[in-house]
Amino acid sequence: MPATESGPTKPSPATKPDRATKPDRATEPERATQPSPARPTGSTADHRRALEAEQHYLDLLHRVRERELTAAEADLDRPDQPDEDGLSRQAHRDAVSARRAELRRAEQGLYFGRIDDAHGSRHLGRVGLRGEPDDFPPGHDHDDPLLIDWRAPAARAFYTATARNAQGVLSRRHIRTQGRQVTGVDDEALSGAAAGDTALVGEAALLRALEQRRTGAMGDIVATLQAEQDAIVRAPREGGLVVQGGPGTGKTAVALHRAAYLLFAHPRIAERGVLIVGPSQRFLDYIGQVLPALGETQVVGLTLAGLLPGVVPTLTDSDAGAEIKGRAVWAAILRRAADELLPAAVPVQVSVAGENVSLSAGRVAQLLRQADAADGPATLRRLLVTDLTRLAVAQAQQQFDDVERGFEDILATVDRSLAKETGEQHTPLRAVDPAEIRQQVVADPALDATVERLRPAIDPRSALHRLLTESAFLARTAPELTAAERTAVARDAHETDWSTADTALLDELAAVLHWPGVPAESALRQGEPTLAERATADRGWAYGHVIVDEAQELSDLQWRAIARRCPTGSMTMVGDVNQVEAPGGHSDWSAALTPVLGERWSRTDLTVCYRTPQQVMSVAAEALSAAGATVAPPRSVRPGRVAPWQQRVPAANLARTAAEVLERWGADYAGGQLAVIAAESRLPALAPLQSAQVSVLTPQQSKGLEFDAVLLVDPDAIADGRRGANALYVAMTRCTQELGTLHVEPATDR
Ligand SMILES: Nc1ncnc2c1ncn2[C@@H]1O[C@H](COP(=O)(O)OP(=O)(O)OP(=O)(O)O)[C@@H](O)[C@H]1O
Repeated sequence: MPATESGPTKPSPATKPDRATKPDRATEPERATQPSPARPTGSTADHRRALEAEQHYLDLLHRVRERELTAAEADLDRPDQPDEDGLSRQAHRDAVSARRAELRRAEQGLYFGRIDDAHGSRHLGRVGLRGEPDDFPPGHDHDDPLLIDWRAPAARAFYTATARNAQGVLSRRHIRTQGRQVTGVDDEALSGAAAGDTALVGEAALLRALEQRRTGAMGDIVATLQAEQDAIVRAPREGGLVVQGGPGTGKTAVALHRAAYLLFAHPRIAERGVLIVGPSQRFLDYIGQVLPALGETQVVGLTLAGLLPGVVPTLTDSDAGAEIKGRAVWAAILRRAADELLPAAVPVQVSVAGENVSLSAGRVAQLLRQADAADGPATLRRLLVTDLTRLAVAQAQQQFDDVERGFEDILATVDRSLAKETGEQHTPLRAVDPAEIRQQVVADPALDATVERLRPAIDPRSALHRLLTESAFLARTAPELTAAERTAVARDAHETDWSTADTALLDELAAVLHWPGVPAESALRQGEPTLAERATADRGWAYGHVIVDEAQELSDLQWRAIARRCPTGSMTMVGDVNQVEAPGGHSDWSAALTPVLGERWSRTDLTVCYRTPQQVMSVAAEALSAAGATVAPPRSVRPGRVAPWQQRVPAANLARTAAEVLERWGADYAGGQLAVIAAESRLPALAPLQSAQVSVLTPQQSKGLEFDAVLLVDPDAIADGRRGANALYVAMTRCTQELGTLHVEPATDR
């Protein structure tokens, strides 16, 4: 059902139920107000009245926002009172200061949506706002929020109601604003409207958003989130959720909004933060503004290359080398290597009250096995303390019993004579005190020295260097690899740098060796570190939730590294098996995830492409099906204005022709973003075309990004590469408006 612009009604600010600013409000009292649905009528006068009404409402919201902001600032400026509890004052200050930041940020795009049902109106925005009694017109319920946070349960119908399933919603309005100015409204009648064949929510607003020029930075989509996307955003946090979706189906956008929702709805996730793993730093920069704009800061963005603090890879592996290094079998290989490098068990002895207490080498070997399976030295220390204390207590008890038995009579005589001399009752010999003995064991310096001797801190970098440079060591520990495979991963003895695939090996080895890690540079900064800084600096940080984008690209070993960062398994993984390119990547979700998550994951699919126009998508889909894709490409929602075009040019003219196309596009897409995508071998000739408006990229580098227009140069060279068809599909689906292709003209014989 197409939406129409405008709407005649006055917004009705009062909303009865408490669908306010927090999730998990189970009850929703009836709203008392009469409905004033935003009916689409289409006349200019109606449109003007609708704009005026929404402007009044926006003005009211800004007044309330500013009042709360002033109050928050006054609260923060207030000096602490002498009788105040310091800790609770600090907690209060933190909460007020977070709310102040949220209110400041909401200056832009404060209010964007409204739904009307039989009870009245609900207004949606980036933050929740409650009013004072004077803010409401007479007769309206003062307990209701003036503005509902988009993440609250009460906001849900805005994203999910359709003509087919109206959920009691009569109409939906999208409100467009610039700063504090309402610039337009898009209305949709849901009740009584014929259910068309589109399942789109707020179609006019959506299409308008999609037509915007690309800025080079991703924006949020809170105003136009679609029903199938909303279901993913609000899905339960438990276990893994893999979202399979073709190019432009909003996987990245949805994953980011899910992070914002989870941080809002689950304080325990917020306490540990959310990790977002993306394919490149450029991609992380591209998405970098979305979550701060949604008010979330407890988020860490990393590439696979940056997962291990202190390691910055600069080397590039051959495809064969990267594929071998990504195999799961390295978990066993590295375990064996660590066993060779770590000291063997020896007897352990400490002294308690002058008495020696010792554990046999066999017993120490058992404790080492337990400790290695847990967290290494810390667990080893705990286990040794428990064992040694138990032994020391038993020994002391034995001695005490012997003494008591042998000297009972003598002691009784001594006690009697002492009591006579001093008039005091003598304290009899004390029984064995296990707590005191434990204290002595814990305090014995020999204990720390023993732990350090048995489990020294071995730097995984030196361990891996040794393994990959000593062929006999590798042959001993890696019988699963052929001689040729071992040669493919061998390393030059003088090499000091690492590759991205090495990072996963180092991370596995760091886990096996329980290496504490090198803090990342950010952690060395002055001042109180933020949650993100603490998490980035700590190799063993357990995140509350992990999001993986372009998840099809991860190797088995990289999945293990990700799973270690999320012991609860609460993860969202978005990707497209049709776009797999990386050596060691997966074209089957089950093969990728079952080894690390077992049965604890489920899959959902996104089926609508919001980025790529229909004409471009059908050309891309043809290329993909020729390559034998396993998953159908998505259906595009936009007709597109320019048919994809192709041109043949001699190889020597490629760069010049590309420059001419870009010059034309510079005018056609003024203020937008353009890309030239070509195989690595073509990049040197095309690199001079790079500018503030033009990116020159390989298909791999273009992953996750989008541009107004894309010029594909020499697609045959892309198709010739490893997983060439997938790379071509990625490249062809990066544009929102136009796709041009320059083929190389075959050389003619003279
Ligand atoms: N509901 C929506 N409202 C407005 N824009 C949307 C919506 N869903 C997706 N988009 C836009 O569509 C474009 C593609 O989204 P996104 O990059 O998240 O897709 P993707 O599935 O991750 O694509 P790819 O697999 O190619 O990386 C983005 O510009 C995004 O903002």
